[in-house]
Amino acid sequence: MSDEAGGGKGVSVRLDKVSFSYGEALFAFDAEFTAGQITAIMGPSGSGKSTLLNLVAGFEPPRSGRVLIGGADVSTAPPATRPVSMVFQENNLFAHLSVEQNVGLGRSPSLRLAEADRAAITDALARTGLAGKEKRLPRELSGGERQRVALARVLVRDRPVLLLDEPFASLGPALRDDMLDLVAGLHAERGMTVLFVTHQPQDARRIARRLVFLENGAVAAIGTADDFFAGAGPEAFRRYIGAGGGGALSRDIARKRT
Ligand SMILES: Nc1ncnc2c1ncn2[C@@H]1O[C@H](COP(=O)(O)OP(=O)(O)OP(=O)(O)O)[C@@H](O)[C@H]1O
Repeated sequence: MSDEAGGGKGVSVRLDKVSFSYGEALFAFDAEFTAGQITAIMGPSGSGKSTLLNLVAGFEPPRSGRVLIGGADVSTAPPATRPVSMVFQENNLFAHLSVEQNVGLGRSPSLRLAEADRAAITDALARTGLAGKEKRLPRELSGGERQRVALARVLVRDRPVLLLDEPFASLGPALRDDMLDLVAGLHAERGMTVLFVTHQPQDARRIARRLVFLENGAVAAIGTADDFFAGAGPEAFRRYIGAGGGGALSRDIARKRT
C-alpha cells in the first residue's frame, strides 16, 4: 500500500460545510482529505461521489460553505485555476488530437511547448508504457492505453491534487491492477493528494489508506481502509460491499451525523 510517500507535495482538501443541490437531490459535505494521502471514496450509486469531486474540481459551485485546497478558499475559482488534475472513466482525451498532443495539453492549453515540455512529455509517455504510440489518435488505442494517456497528462501537469472518478472501471481485473500500480507509483514519487472514487473494494484496498463512505449526499463515515475492510465500518458499508452484518463500529471510524 502506498501512502505518505514521496516528497509530500500534496495539499489538504477540505469541504467546509458545503451544501449543493441538483434539483431535489441535496448534498451536504463536511470532510477533510489529508495532504499526500490516497483516500478512496465509496458509496451506493447516486450517493454523491462524482458530485463531491466536481465540487473540488470546480465544475459545480457550492450553494453554501467553502472548498479549501491547501488552505486557500477556491470556492469561486474556475476549474482551470485550481491545483487539481482529474481523470474520468472515459472521454478524457480529445479525439482529434494525437497521444502526444493530448499529453501536451497538460503543459500548455495552446500546445505551445518549450523543449523542457517536450522532454517531460516524452518521459511521461515512456513511464506509462506509451513510447512509440505518440502519433496515434485516441480511437487507435485500447481503453487501457487511453487511460494511460490520461495518466501521462497527470504526470506532466504535476498538480498537488489528483481526482480519480472510477478511471479504470471499464478495464479487466489484471489491467486494472496494472493501472492502480501505476497510480501508486506516481503517488509514491510525487506525494500528491488523491481522491479515488471506486465501487471496487479490492481497488480501494490496493492503493488507499483512508476511506470515506458516502450515503444520501453526505459523508456517513471516515476511517482507515483497513478498519473498514476488517468489518468495522457501518452496517450500510458492509451491505454496500456485500459483506455480512455484525461487528461493532470501530472507534477509529468516525461516523458522521447526517
Ligand atoms: N448534472 C446533473 N443534473 C441533475 N442531477 C444530477 C446531475 N449529476 C448528478 N445528478 C444527481 O445527483 C445524484 C448524485 O449523483 P452522483 O453522480 O454524484 O452520484 P455517484 O455517487 O457518483 O453515483 P455512481 O456511483 O452511480 O456514479 C444522483 O441522484 C444524480 O441523478
